[in-house]
Amino acid sequence: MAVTKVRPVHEITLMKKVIVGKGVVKRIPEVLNELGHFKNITVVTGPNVYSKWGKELKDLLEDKGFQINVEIAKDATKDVALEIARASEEFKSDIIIGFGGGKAIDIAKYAAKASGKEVISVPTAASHDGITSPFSSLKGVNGPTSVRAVTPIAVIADTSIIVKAPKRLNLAGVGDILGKFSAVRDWRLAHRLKGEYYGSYAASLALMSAKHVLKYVDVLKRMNEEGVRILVEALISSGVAMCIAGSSRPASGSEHLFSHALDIIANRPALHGEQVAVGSIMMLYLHGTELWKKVRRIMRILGLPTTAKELGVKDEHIIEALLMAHKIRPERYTILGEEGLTREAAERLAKVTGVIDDKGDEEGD
Ligand SMILES: NC(=O)C1=CN([C@@H]2O[C@H](COP(=O)(O)OP(=O)(O)OC[C@H]3O[C@@H](n4cnc5c(N)ncnc54)[C@H](OP(=O)(O)O)[C@@H]3O)[C@@H](O)[C@H]2O)C=CC1
Ligand SMILES: O=C(CO)COP(=O)(O)O
Ligand SMILES: [Zn+2]
Repeated sequence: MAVTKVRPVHEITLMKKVIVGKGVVKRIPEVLNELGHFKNITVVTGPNVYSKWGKELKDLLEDKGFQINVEIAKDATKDVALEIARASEEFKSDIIIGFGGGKAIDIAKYAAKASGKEVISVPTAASHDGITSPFSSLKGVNGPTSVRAVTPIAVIADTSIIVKAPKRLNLAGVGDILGKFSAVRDWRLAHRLKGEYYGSYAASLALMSAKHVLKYVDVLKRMNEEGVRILVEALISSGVAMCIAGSSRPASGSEHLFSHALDIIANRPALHGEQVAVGSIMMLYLHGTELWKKVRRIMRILGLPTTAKELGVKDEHIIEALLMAHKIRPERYTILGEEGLTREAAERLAKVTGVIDDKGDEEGD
């Protein structure tokens, strides 16, 4: 019988401050002054976000006497993050702010780690749970690797900015959260079969965020301020689960491996959270729970894609991604096993769950 691995040292770093609400971006100067002596600030953002909100943030900070260096990152790679870390050191930055979607925040967190600085997370969309996690998903040759970065010292989620983000982006955040149903099952399986360390508190916390969004489908469908607030809280809580677990295990299992594989295979992949949720439908089916039907039904109600066509990818890309998924992070044992699926099994899985053209809807609800 496998011996369960324990974590010899259990070091958990959490945020010092979380502010969620309307117009709270205006409180960044106050938070900066409260948490340290920060004068020079590097803001890491993306091109779209910068054109929409960048000037406003820059003006706000400069008006309060901060020196601002803006770095616009287009790609979430280690090289880009290290380049930004260097630019931030040249600017003599005291702190980094990640302002944007998941990629900008991931780069900011890794650049902060590389330059030995703190980071503040200011999400402009509720599209991912990297808002609070201490990890960055950075692209490598075999898909993204989850690398340890730093836990943001503060999270400032301005719901009046997030509510104006494209609805599709915020719905993708619900998709990322739905992925926890399969991620936690994978983690438990790895514990049982491989003796991998399993943190039941972190697992429960991640699961709770997923159950929470199921309770609020109506308000999430509208994705108004209230919906955004509920979603942001669930994302924060799932990020905290990663802080407690010391890895992205509670938040990322076979459904994420499928999504990472699809990012490599599809010419124009869909959003992270959309792909994760479609992956979760299929992985929950493999786990042998009827929950896959409920997750799919909720996704349809919300307007999340549930098929290859709706994701905008080819049926064949889904099959290829299912075949590649187990190779993305071989050390992370999941329901896909060490050998992965056969082509026949992958086709059957995608058809039965209705992800590709199917007769499989017979099994659905
Ligand atoms: N580290 C972790 O623990 C986690 C990391 N992730 C990672 O996060 C990424 C997914 O995040 P996601 O946000 O979906 O992807 P992106 O960061 O790529 O953002 C998607 C698009 O939305 C745009 N955008 C963001 N906010 C707004 C806004 N308010 N209005 C208009 N457009 C906006 C971005 O603009 P722009 O071009 O300006 O950036 C970008 O074009 C993946 O790389 C994933 O691996 C996901 C979960 C957890
Ligand atoms: O996306 C994530 C959690 O939602 C992070 O997962 P990865 O560890 O797969 O990059
Ligand atoms: Zn994710």
